Amino acid sequence: MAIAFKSPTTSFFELKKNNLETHSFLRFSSQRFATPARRFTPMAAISTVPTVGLSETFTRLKKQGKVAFIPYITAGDPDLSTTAEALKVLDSCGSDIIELGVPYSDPLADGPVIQAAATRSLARGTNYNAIISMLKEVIPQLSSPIALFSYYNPILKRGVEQFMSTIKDVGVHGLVVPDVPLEETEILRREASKHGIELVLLTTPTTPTERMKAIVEAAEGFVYLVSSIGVTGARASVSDRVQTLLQDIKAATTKPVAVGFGISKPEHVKQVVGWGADGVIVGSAMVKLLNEAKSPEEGLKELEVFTKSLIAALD
Ligand SMILES: O=P(O)(O)OC[C@@H](O)[C@@H](O)c1c[nH]c2ccccc12
Repeated sequence: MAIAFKSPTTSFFELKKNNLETHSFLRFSSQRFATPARRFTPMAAISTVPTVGLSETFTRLKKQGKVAFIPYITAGDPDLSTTAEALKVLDSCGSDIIELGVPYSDPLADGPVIQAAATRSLARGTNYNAIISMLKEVIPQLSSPIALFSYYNPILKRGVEQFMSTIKDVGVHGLVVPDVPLEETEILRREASKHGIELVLLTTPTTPTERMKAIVEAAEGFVYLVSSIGVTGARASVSDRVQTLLQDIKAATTKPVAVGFGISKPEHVKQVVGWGADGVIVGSAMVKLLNEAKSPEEGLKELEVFTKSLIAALD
């Protein structure tokens, strides 16, 4: 039953589930306009601001000497209208890119928190079309770009071209697909680039150097550095190996590098920023908070406070 998100290969990592071994990796993107203070942009001011993609977001932040804050939530948990509100809250708090997960029945790279979120969401009847309709309405109200996160199967089911064209039409900027080995990303990359979608790729602590170089070469938007072996989920501390991994990646590319997996506290954020990351990704801690709140309204309030505390740790 144990799933070890072991190492990346391609824009990816190796996953082991029972005896099943899957290569995976992925990623996404987007951007938003800087306000002088960047954080805590009033929502009313946001809707008229054109959203830009992931790479451009990082370019802007770099010029400002800032690090990107990238929260992840699962679509449809607890329900899609709360997801819509959560996207607005994350945006107005000053997130720079938002990663939105499409729920899937066999999320191999996910730990218990995100797996359970996907199960709840699917049990409620969340489906791709409903997520797309929600995004069509909400994305114009956001200044941060959306990077959609999806396992490969839901993409294949729609057809890669159709999928890219639909997500582009509703304003998605980036895509993270964790279970496609680099060698098999050709079609995804071609269709993504045809539709102006940035395909984020992942590298892990066990990715061999030559493979890491191939991944960073192909990555768009940013390089996703998975901080530790295993699956998603909050951890007590962030491995200090991340510092060396960041140095190795930065020796191979000038593309921005965002670190995710296990980051759940302001101290973790400070540590990763101190090691030179260009972005910090926080998923399970956000998902857990929304799920454990007494009501969706309460969850949104807690999400705001938590997000602000993590963003404050970036400076
Ligand atoms: O949940 P964490 O440990 O904070 O990690 C980020 C993560 O949630 C998000 O990027 C993500 C969700 N599911 C994934 C699967 C693979 C890689 C990354 C992800």
